[in-house]
Amino acid sequence: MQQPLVITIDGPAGAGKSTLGALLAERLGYLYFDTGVMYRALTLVALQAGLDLTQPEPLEALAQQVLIEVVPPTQSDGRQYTVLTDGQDVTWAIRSPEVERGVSLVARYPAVRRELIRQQQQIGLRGHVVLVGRDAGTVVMPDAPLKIYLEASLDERARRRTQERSGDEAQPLEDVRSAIARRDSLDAHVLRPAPDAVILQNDGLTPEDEVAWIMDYIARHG
Ligand SMILES: Nc1ncnc2c1ncn2[C@@H]1O[C@H](COP(=O)(O)OP(=O)(O)OP(=O)(O)O)[C@@H](O)[C@H]1O
Ligand SMILES: Nc1ccn([C@@H]2O[C@H](COP(=O)(O)O)[C@@H](O)[C@H]2O)c(=O)n1
Repeated sequence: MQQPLVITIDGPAGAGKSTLGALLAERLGYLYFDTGVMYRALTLVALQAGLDLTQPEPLEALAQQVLIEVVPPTQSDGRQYTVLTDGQDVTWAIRSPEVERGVSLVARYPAVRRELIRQQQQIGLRGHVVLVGRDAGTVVMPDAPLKIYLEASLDERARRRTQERSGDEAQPLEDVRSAIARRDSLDAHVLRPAPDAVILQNDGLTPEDEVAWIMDYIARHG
């Protein structure tokens, strides 16, 4: 396989998509774009505006109005990128528990998805991009030459997330596990591998193992 111009990485919450996506993009010199950021940013703006997340129409209108930008990091505080909504830095705010609870509800509305997918496709069509999400390979970029579907067991995903969150953010493993399971269930409507996706189960693998595996896959399918 020639170096694919678009690589998609999909899979459930906490499977390691962002970690792998960023590492792979860096290795290839590609743009890394996490589509989940857009759903999170829209959810945050909706919560800030006091919208009821069970009512689709105002959210659909908001999706058309709000300017969501993802730009290279503007601060050295561990961020992979900076996220702006109408010019305001919301990079860390979109990771809050409130957003985490609401985002999968917002992402279920078809008109919201249509608008955000349209914007994601504009980024994907530029090429030289690793696009990460739930439907990047099935809907956003169905013609991508390399599609990866990342899987990890629920226990492993909960363990990783619990390890990641320490100090003020620490949560019991069982709570983290339930929150991930809830998101899996709400996301089930989009969560499936593309028919031509490569399925990578990563329990017991490191992100570096995965990158090596993918680079080898690209070389072997030349
Ligand atoms: N083999 C692995 N591949 C990727 N991530 C791993 C791996 N092993 C451990 N991790 C860790 O798992 C955690 C979750 O990874 P990450 O945030 O990339 O998941 P995600 O799929 O993007 O999640 P979400 O959909 O919730 O944004 C991170 O702390 C990451 O360092
Ligand atoms: N292509 C996508 C990406 C994300 N979502 C929804 O957003 C939530 C947050 O995504 P993260 O990857 O940042 O965890 C996710 O749980 C989905 O509800 C989506 O629908 N499609």
